[in-house]
Amino acid sequence: MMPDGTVEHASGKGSQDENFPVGSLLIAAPLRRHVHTFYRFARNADDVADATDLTAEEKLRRLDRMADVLNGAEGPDAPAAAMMRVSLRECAIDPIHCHELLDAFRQDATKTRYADWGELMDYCRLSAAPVGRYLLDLHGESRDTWPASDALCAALQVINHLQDCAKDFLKIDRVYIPADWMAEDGTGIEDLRRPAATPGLRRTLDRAVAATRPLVEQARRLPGGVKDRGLRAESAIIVALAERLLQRLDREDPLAKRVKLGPAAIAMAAAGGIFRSFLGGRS
Ligand SMILES: CC(C)=CCC/C(C)=C/CC/C(C)=C/COP(=O)(O)OP(=O)(O)O
Repeated sequence: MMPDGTVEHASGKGSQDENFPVGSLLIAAPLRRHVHTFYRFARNADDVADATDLTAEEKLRRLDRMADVLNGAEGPDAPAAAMMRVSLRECAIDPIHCHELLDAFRQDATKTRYADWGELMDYCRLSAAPVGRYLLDLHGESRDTWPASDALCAALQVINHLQDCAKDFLKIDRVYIPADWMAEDGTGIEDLRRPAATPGLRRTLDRAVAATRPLVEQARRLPGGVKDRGLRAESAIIVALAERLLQRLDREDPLAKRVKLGPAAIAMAAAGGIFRSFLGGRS
């Protein structure tokens, strides 16, 4: 347990450390606190899964406890899950998205290697797609938007894995890069310790970038299907950010330096996203 008696874990990482602005001003004011509640729930569960001072068994116990509280158990030791339950009930949203996230974090607690792209996509279905689906449900959007949203979220998750590939291996011994690609490209996880990508690892990174492009392509359909103006603009901005980050990962080496967007690139992506969302929007 944490010193304050809770099973949840807080790394101190805040929404400002995220690539993507899930709680932004574009979200309608009455919904913003629910997005923050969701963010805090997900962040706490993620921090349990990534903790370096807990055994896998203890992580699973805590995540199970968060699930129980989400299902209605008394939850003084899991306040983020307790708040999430109240928020979901208030908004009449299916708790499945939160349970799927907990499944992803349970997987993180026990699975440290990914055999192929299919395994990675299955992981993204649990770790990333529920974020988009939750936001869409919160705004009362049609479930027809889910395929494009799932593709966007999977792309964002893979981008995040590529940005953090060295850190994830060195800090938490987790490698999301498909092992079959690394073997075929004549590289291996030990190459993630190097200060720069070897030619073999670069080939694998190139494959991952290439496999992510069609996901971003599919995600371009999302804004046009979203009725809420703010969420439509937000999703268009996020698609634009994903496109730019993918371009960066194509050219830059995530082992040599953190591949991220500067303020100018973010502003350009935001402007382009908003512009496109108004061109393609319906309301
Ligand atoms: C409908 C709609 C707008 C959908 C988009 C929803 C969205 C922002 C999904 C994010 C998915 C995800 C796990 C990304 C990693 O983020 P990160 O790089 O910030 O992760 P980290 O901080 O945990 O490393």
